[in-house]
Amino acid sequence: MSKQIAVLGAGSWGSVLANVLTENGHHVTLWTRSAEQAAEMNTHHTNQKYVHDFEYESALTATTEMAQAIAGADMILLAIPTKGLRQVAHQLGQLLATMDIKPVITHVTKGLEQGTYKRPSEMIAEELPADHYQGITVLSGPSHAESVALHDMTAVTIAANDEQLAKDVQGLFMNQYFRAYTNNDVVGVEVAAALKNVIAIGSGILSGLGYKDNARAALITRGLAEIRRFGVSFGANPMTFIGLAGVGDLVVTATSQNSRNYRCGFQLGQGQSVAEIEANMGMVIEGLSTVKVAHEIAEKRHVSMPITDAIYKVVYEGQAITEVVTELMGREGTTEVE
Ligand SMILES: NC(=O)C1=CN([C@@H]2O[C@H](COP(=O)(O)OP(=O)(O)OC[C@H]3O[C@@H](n4cnc5c(N)ncnc54)[C@H](OP(=O)(O)O)[C@@H]3O)[C@@H](O)[C@H]2O)C=CC1
Ligand SMILES: O=C(CO)COP(=O)(O)O
Repeated sequence: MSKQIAVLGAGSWGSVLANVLTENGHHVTLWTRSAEQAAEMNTHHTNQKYVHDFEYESALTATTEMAQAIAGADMILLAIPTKGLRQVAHQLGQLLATMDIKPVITHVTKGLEQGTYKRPSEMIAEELPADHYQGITVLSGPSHAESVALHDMTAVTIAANDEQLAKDVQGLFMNQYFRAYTNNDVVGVEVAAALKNVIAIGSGILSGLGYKDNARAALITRGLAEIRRFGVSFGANPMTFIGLAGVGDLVVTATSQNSRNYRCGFQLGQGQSVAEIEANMGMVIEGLSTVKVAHEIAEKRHVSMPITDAIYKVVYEGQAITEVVTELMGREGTTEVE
């Protein structure tokens, strides 16, 4: 059945997911803070700043008025990077409190909040009035926007504490090229989503330095081990980390030129500075801030995360990459399976 959906955030992922939902026959309104971007979408059905040379469904409309976007919404999809999420959720919360709707909230944010160490669903829950939405679901997994736009076969996870809510959202997204599974481990899915970006930066660094397949496979495997350790320390289900939100997303992000985090790492490995890379990317590189949060949390909770710590030293302490790699490989021998 056709639903009314608002997508908040018209970057690469928000705009492409809005297109998937429109293709699936839903009435979708995309909210952006940029009047030019809204006009471009409504007139030319393009979003050149974020997704080049792609024509969106003509039925997809955009607006800069959030109240207009969410009017009558059955689902509101938040597609905002971690840094802006609380602000947008706050704005949404104020509107929801005055409107006669009770939508499902879904988010796709892959990060952890600086300072508070909160996961995206926790930030959203803090900003929305409790009785004005049905619940929060998380869409995650190996899914580059550029590939989804081209209808590459894609499988994602929809996580929620409430199984029926996850099933409802699953039904909105499923089609011939986009397959969604449900998962009740919100903590595991959000932790995996945030931390894979850090390991993807590490994978890019190794490629930028000229390391090959063995190095990448070792980094991905040991990176997954520390992501799992981190997640399990928060009560996550270890099985989540061998699923789509875990190993699936880690593989796609740590091996693809489509990944902003991998590309950032590659350029670091080639000698560029973080400031230069961020200035040229024009899109969010979530792993750069997540590495700081993850490093701080791991230190407080005594979770061993040698790869994350190494990337932290490169990004925040300016330590020479080659020195960091030598330190990582020179650690005392240990067992693989804990
Ligand atoms: N791109 C992808 O393939 C995937 C991305 N994700 C995750 O989805 C989230 C969004 O990423 P993505 O779409 O790629 O990011 P982009 O950098 O492509 O776009 C970010 C969007 O968020 C908007 N935005 C940022 N801050 C604010 C704010 N304070 N208020 C209003 N709008 C804001 C930007 O608006 P403006 O243009 O005005 O700055 C822009 O529309 C990230 O957490 C990312 O990790 C998850 C899976 C796949
Ligand atoms: O999360 C993603 C793919 O699943 C996107 O990764 P990047 O942000 O590194 O491009």
